[in-house]
Amino acid sequence: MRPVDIPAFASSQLSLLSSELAAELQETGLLTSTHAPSTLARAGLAIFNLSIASQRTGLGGKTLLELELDPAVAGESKELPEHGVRVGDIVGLAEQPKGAERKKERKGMEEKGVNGVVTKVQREGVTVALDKEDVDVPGGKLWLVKLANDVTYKRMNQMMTRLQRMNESEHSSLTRVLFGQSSPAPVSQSDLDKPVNWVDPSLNDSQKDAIRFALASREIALIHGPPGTGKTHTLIELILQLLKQNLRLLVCGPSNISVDNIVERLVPHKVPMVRLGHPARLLPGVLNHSLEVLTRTSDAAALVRDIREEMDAKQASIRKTRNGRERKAIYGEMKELRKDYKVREAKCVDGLVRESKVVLATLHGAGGFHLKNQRFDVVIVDEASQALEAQCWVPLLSSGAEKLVLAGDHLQLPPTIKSLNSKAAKKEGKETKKATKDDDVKLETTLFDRMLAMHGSSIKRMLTTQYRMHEKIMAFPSAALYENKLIAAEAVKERLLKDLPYDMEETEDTKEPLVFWDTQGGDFPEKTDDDDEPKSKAKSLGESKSNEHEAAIVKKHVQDLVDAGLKPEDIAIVTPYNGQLALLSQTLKEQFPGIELGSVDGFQGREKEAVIVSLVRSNPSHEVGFLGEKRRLNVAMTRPKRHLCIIGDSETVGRGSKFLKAWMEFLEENADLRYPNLSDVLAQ
Ligand SMILES: Nc1ncnc2c1ncn2[C@@H]1O[C@H](COP(=O)(O)OP(=O)(O)OP(=O)(O)O)[C@@H](O)[C@H]1O
Repeated sequence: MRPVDIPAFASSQLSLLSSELAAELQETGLLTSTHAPSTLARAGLAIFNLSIASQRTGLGGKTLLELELDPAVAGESKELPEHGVRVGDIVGLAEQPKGAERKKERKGMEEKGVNGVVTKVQREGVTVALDKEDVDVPGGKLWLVKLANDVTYKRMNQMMTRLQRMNESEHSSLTRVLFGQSSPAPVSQSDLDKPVNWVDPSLNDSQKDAIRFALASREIALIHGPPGTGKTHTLIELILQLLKQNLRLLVCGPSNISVDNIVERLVPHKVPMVRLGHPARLLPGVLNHSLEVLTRTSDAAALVRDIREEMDAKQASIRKTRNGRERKAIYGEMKELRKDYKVREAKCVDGLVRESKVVLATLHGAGGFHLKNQRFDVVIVDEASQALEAQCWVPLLSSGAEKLVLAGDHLQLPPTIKSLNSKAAKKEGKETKKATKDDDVKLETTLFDRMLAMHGSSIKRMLTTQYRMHEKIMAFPSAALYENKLIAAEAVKERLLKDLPYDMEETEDTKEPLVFWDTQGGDFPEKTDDDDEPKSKAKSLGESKSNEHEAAIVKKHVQDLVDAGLKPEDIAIVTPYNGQLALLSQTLKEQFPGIELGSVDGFQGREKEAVIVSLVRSNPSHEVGFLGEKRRLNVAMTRPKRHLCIIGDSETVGRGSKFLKAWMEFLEENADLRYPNLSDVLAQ
């Protein structure tokens, strides 16, 4: 074990984070400053024709604007056009450019616009929490544009700078273990054998082992959860057992949904817990535990409530006032109220957090002011292989915890790295090999990966029974990636589409868990999106691969499944290429409402009864690009429960890597093989 120099590690992280931020700024910054507003809207990065539906005060005294389509343009459907604005995005909001202006480069957003964070996205509206207090909210018809987000970077930078500047004497024993300056304390057999009074006795043996191990470890434990093996299920029991030992826990995940998933499952156990984070980003089922909701509803919150109401009333009056002097006066009063509000709110919040034995937040959210001066015994991170290491240091440094449990699967996709992908886009897949050649500090190396490489598998326990896939679907990933250790639970191992609890016909598809449409022979060539068009600005937004003939097979297969009785909402189509996704969405969404289409990356963590994977690549030079990443294919092939249909060219794909060759061979031997006839497919 080679100890890591902590300040050097932190400085490498800082410089990697700054190039990552630069890549992100280049991507989004380039889009927003050089593209015309109408181009941005077409790319889903801007929304036009909005107006303010309501305005109120949120946590921290922030102004929340609810935006909807302006009634003058909304027509019957009040739905917003398709867009890519998501909760957590940083956006600018300004008065809309008129007619021809929209086709020119954008102006006005910098001078007159206000910035904020999206806190809610619905079909008919978007809510934005404004960054600055007392800003003049723009009036009339508005447009909103997505801006580069540097908030999470700022927090990661803060943490890495703290780590860089710490004296050795300030390093906790956990920190020393995490940098290989000491070894984790060995876990004794007697500790592992200690009797545990299980809250859920139906846990399987590998789950119980993992919990025993995590309870017995002094500094660090990794819980490796391959797809569908009940990783979160296991964490819930672990949390309940740690609480029995009277320990205080900070539980985090990289995304809001990963955290909410845990809160929802803890609710029935009546755990004294609080969930940090803006309620608009939380699932409805966890709202009763949201810190903000509690600051509104608990007894201690009455004082805060009064003042919030007063502020909301003032805010409403600002919107009605056209007179500049009057507005100024109201802003003055608001400022005073806000000061008072913040003091009362901080007191209330501090009390609520202090009473909680379990605090839950996103990794980033664990760095907020609410946790200042709060101490925890254990940090638990779910979906840890989806998080940057610097993100994991946010709860580690803000909690003072001496023990860390990471749950994840390093064989599924790691967090997206833009500074890597921008090169990758050009080099189509060779990036991964290149990036892992030497063992310097890298952004894509997660804390989970690094711990495994540093301390070996003795700090890890793997969950082995999976509750999702038919055993034939599970067989290849188990053999190729999980040392053949996966076992399909009795309830799922032979489940087929024809056994679904609704009216299903038995057909060659519904009684078959694994289908492979092999398009070899060159009749199903891929296409680069701008192959036959000059490169325009708009095109460069989404350059990607597609395969029209493969899309036709997807359509045929979906039609056959639906004809057999399968509901479109039980079908998902995944593909690694955005170009293919766009092509498929056009054709399929209208014809099969409810069907889900997504990129492989966007589908991680999800499951469906039937999944169709379109591999796209088919070319004489056998280039496989993105498919060279086996973690991406692992995610694609482990989403289905009862039926997996792969569509691809075995000749091209099979030459891409050892893993791909083995997969194609496996499919040829084990799947229901089909060779499409081009004229039949096109006649569809
Ligand atoms: N011991 C068990 N007995 C029966 N069912 C179980 C058991 N453990 C987990 N499951 C079921 O397996 C499914 C997957 O569990 P869970 O959502 O916890 O998995 P996960 O590993 O977090 O998911 P992912 O694969 O997305 O990471 C759930 O439906 C859960 O109820």
